[in-house]
Amino acid sequence: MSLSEHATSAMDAPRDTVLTVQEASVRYGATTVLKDLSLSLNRGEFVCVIGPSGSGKTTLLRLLAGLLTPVSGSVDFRGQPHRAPSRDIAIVFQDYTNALLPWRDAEGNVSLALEAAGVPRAERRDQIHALLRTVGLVGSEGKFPAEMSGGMQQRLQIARCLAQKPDVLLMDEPFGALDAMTRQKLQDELLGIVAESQVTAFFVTHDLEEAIYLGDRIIALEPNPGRVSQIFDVPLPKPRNQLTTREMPEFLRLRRQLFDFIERYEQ
Ligand SMILES: Nc1ncnc2c1ncn2[C@@H]1O[C@H](COP(=O)(O)OP(=O)(O)OP(=O)(O)O)[C@@H](O)[C@H]1O
Repeated sequence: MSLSEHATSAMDAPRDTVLTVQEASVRYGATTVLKDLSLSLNRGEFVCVIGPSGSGKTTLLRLLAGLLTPVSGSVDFRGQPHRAPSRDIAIVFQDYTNALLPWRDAEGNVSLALEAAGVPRAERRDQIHALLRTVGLVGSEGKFPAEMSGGMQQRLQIARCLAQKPDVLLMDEPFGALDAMTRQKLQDELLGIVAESQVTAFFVTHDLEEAIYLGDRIIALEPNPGRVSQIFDVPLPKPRNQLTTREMPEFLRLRRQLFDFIERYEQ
């Protein structure tokens, strides 16, 4: 699908569209960081965002989170103007250390989100255990963040976000600080979670292969000012496999296209 067709579909707002950005511009002081950006995210879709440093990836995520207001254009969430953070949109940060409460164990960290949602105490325990099972943390319920590896802490942060039962999961380089093996394991777990929960995933990454492996679509931002340069559809079959998917001709073709795109900005 071409960029113009995507822009059109954002304007038409099909029924399963969860978040729609229309011609939005964002400024920090006198600097325009995002300009006339249009984008739509559909229910259950996995959208990755790539682009050179400073192209506005995090700013776009903050706009979708309702943490920023555009100076022009609009953002709609489930068909309504989106002007403030919502419990139905959860954010997973790269820096899991600061995202977790160090004085609460794994159970306690997940419980926090359930407490905030008003889930009665009697129901919390079962939900906490189900969430910890989903992210592969059975047996670590009583561990404190400082007693967990980076991968485990990031799993816990994801569990806490899932406890909100969000419609949208915004992720800002969530696996950037993890080693390669842990990263691949978490990529597969995340794909499983998104497929099962039908949450809409929006995933910022510097890792072009990660974007292809995870995404249904990849949005490439270009800088000065930040705007959508290209949208790549990823027609790779699911479930994906760390070995076979990465060897597919389509994967390699997209990899080449994304590297060619990013190389333009790396002189
Ligand atoms: N709070 C802020 N005040 C002023 N300028 C900002 C602020 N946050 C970001 N910027 C600027 O906005 C532009 C886009 O920043 P942003 O962090 O969204 O880019 P990015 O693509 O996520 O970058 P990176 O890949 O390096 O994380 C950059 O030029 C940055 O310097």
